[in-house]
This record gives sequence, C-alpha cells and structure tokens, in this order.
Amino acid sequence: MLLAIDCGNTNTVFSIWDGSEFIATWRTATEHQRTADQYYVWLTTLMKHRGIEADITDVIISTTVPRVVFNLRVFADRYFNTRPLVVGKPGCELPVEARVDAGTQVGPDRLVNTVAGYDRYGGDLIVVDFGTATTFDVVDTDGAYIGGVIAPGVNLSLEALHQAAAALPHVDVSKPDLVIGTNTVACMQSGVFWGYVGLVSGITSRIKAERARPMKVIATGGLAPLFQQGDTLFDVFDEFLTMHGLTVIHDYNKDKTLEQ
Ligand SMILES: Nc1ncnc2c1ncn2[C@@H]1O[C@H](COP(=O)(O)OP(=O)(O)OP(=O)(O)O)[C@@H](O)[C@H]1O
Ligand SMILES: CC(C)(CO)[C@@H](O)C(=O)NCCC(=O)O
Ligand SMILES: [K+]
Repeated sequence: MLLAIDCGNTNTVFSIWDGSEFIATWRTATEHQRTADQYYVWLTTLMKHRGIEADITDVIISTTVPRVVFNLRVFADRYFNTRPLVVGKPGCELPVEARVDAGTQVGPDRLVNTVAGYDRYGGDLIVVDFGTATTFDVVDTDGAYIGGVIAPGVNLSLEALHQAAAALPHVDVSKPDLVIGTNTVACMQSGVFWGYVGLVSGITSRIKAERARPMKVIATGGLAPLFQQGDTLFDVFDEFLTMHGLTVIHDYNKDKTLEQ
C-alpha cells in the first residue's frame, strides 16, 4: 500500500491508499523538528486506534517546507524499508513539465494539484487551493502548469489583522449574511469573506480573459466549501485533489520504473 504525505506550511496530511481508495486520512501540524521515530509512533497509534493493519510498501511526499524532507525520508526508509518519491526532487518525474521562467521552483503542492486536476478534469483549468496561501494554478490544454497567482491565505489574512491592530481580536473565518458589519467581529469577517469572494471571482475571470478561452475552475482546501456558498465561484469542489495527484504521480513513476 501507498502512504501519501502532503505537507503544507500549516498542516501535514497522511493518507493510506490501497490501490483503489484512501482507507484512512490523518492530519497533524507541520513541525520540522519532528523526527522519523515521532512520525512512526504517531501514525501507528492512529492506525491501531482505527484497527488498520496496512502493509505500507511505498511512500510519496509533497512538501512546501524543505526542512521536513530529511526526517520523512528517514521515516520511510527506517520503518517501511522504502525510498520515498519526493515531488520536485530527482527521481520523481511528472507526466508534463511546468512551463515557467528558468530557475523558478514551483511549489510541489501546485504541481501535484496540476497533475490531479488534469487527470480528473482534463486541460484548461484554474485550480484554486485554500491553504496557508490561496494559490491559483493555471493548467494548459496539455496538462502543463504554466503559472498562476499566490495570494495570502484566508486564515493568514485574519491573523495579520489581529497581529497588526491592537483593537482587533482573533476571529475565525465565517460567512456573514450581510456585507455591512455592525460590530468589530462582523466587520472583520465581512472584509475577509467578501474580500475573498471578490478576489477569487476577479482573479479567475481575469485569467480566463488573459487566456481567451473557457476554463474550468476547480477548488480544493479545507476552506473551499465555505466560499462555495459565497457565490458561483467554482465549477467543482474536490476535497481530495492533492491526495489524488500524489497517487497519479506515484503510478506514473512506478510505470516508468517497470518500463526500464
Ligand atoms: N476536513 C476539514 N473540515 C473542516 N475544516 C477543515 C478541514 N480540512 C481543513 N480544514 C480547515 O481549513 C483550513 C485549511 O486547510 P488546508 O488543509 O486546505 O490548508 P492548511 O492546512 O491550512 O494549509 P497548508 O496546506 O498550506 O498547510 C485548516 O486550517 C482547517 O482549519
Ligand atoms: C505558495 C505555497 C506556499 C502554497 O502552499 C507553495 O506552493 C510554495 O511555497 N510555492 C513556491 C513558490 C511558487 O509556487 O511559485
Ligand atoms: K494544502
């Protein structure tokens, strides 16, 4: 079985893929100090709790935090006796190369979202991922990542308001019915929620105009469903898009190895 690890700047998601479905998914805060042994204790405790006895033979990792790679490699090697595929590193090939400025290191999560989006929905896509940052990945007709947009994440924006302004409290994101807030919290929620609705619809329509063609908008990330209620911002919400991309990249590299 495959252990797929999607490590973002805030959270890391572990999922076990049995070849046809994800049998379990767990989430933990991203901490680069965590050792291979700590990952193992954490994971096996959760597996036991769910009564899962998975024989993990393969590991694939996508991480936007370079410092976690070392310990995750040791984890795969020591406990599963396998060399992990690491997206963006040598030894892990992608079906289609990104077409960007020379020297650009595209975030592995964006490359994975691109592969997943193309596999599921075909070309001419805008993939919007609501993570630590809100990213827009533009996928060409042939499935290549050709650029996009990086905006501050929703939670990051709320946190920045709280950090920078003495009178603004910590607030969780939610959908206000009215735009005009009549108290501080409602004003902040409106600014972030309706601000993001405007951001997403503005950016996606500008991208479509720049490309001069119809494009599908695919949304992923924990906060996407909240924004789906805001307007008709997306054509599809796909909760497991990034995880799906990891399985596609794993299969692609397995097939390559078999061909050799
Ligand atoms: N299954 C879920 N149910 C409810 N809320 C969720 C769920 N998954 C994520 N969230 C919320 O949405 C936020 C965004 O989650 P997501 O995994 O998309 O990105 P993140 O973990 O914040 O960022 P990154 O991937 O960059 O680390 C999370 O911080 C969490 O508060
Ligand atoms: C933008 C983030 C932080 C989103 O997770 C990540 O994809 C990243 O670190 N990207 C590197 C820069 C780029 O994608 O162009
Ligand atoms: K993510």
